[in-house]
Amino acid sequence: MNELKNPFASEEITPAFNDEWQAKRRVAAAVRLLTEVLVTSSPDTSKMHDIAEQLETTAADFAASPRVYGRLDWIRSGEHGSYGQVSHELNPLAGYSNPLAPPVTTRIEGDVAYGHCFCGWAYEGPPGSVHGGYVAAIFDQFMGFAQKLGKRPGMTGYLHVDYHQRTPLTTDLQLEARITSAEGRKTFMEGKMYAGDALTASCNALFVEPRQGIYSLEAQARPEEVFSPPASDRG
Ligand SMILES: CCCCCCCCCCCC(=O)SCCNC(=O)CCNC(=O)[C@H](O)C(C)(C)COP(=O)(O)OP(=O)(O)OC[C@H]1O[C@@H](n2cnc3c(N)ncnc32)[C@H](O)[C@@H]1OP(=O)(O)O
Repeated sequence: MNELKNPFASEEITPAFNDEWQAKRRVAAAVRLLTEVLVTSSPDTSKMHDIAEQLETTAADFAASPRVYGRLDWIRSGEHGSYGQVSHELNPLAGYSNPLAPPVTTRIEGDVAYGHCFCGWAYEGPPGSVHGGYVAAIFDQFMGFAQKLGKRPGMTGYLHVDYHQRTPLTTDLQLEARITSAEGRKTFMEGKMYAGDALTASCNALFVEPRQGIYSLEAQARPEEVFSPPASDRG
C-alpha cells in the first residue's frame, strides 16, 4: 500500500507531497505564529490598524490566485496530490497546511496509537489551560486516526470525554489510544491525554463504519485517486 495515500497514515511519517504544500506549510506556520502573537501582545492601537491593513492586502493578494473549495476539488485537477495527501495537509486538527490545526500528530506502535500536540495561548479556556472543546476535538481527531489499529474505520458515533484535571497550555501533550472491542461495523476505543505524568483527560469513543465503507466518502473523487486499502485491512 502507498502509505502517503492512506488518509489514516501517521502525520509524523508523512512529508509534504510537493513544493506547493511545503510552501503552504510555511505560510500556515507563519499564520499560527501571528495568531499566537495576536493573543499575547498589545501594540498601540494605530499600529494594530496598520498591521490589519497589511494583512488585508496580503489576504487579497493570496485570494487573487485560483480558489479551490473542498478536498474533492483539490484532487480533481490531479496536480495537488491524492485525497489522503490533501487530507493530511488540510485537516483542521492535524493538517500542517491548515493554521487552525495545532497540529495533532499520530503514530502506531503495535496495538497502541500514540500522538502528541502542543496548544499555545490561542487555545486558552480556563486560565492557563486548554479549552475543553479543543480537548474533545483533539481526541476526536486522534481517535479517528487511531482507528488504523482496527479493520473497519468509520465516523465518530459518540465521543465521551472525562476531564480529570486542567490540561496545561504550552506543554507537550501526549496521547494514546487502544481499541477495546469491535463488533461488526462498530469499533469501541479508549483514549488518554497526558501532560507529563498527569492524566488530564480520557475518552471512550464509538466509531461506526458507514454501510458502504469509509472509503465510499472519497468515491466521488477521480477513481485513480481513490485510496483502496489492502484486502487484509478490510476485515
Ligand atoms: C475517506 C477516509 C476519511 C478518513 C478521515 C480520517 C478520520 C478522521 C475522523 C475524525 C472523526 C470525525 O470528525 S467524524 C465526523 C463526526 N461524526 C459524524 O459526522 C458522524 C455522523 N453520523 C453518521 O454519519 C452516522 O450516524 C454513522 C455513520 C455514525 C452511523 O450511521 P449508520 O451506518 O446508518 O448507523 P446505524 O446502521 O444506525 O448503526 C450501526 C450500529 O451502530 C450503532 N450506533 C450508531 N450510532 C450510535 C451512537 N451514537 N451511539 C451508540 N450506538 C450507535 C447502532 O446502534 C448500530 O448498532 P447495532 O444495531 O448494529 O448493534
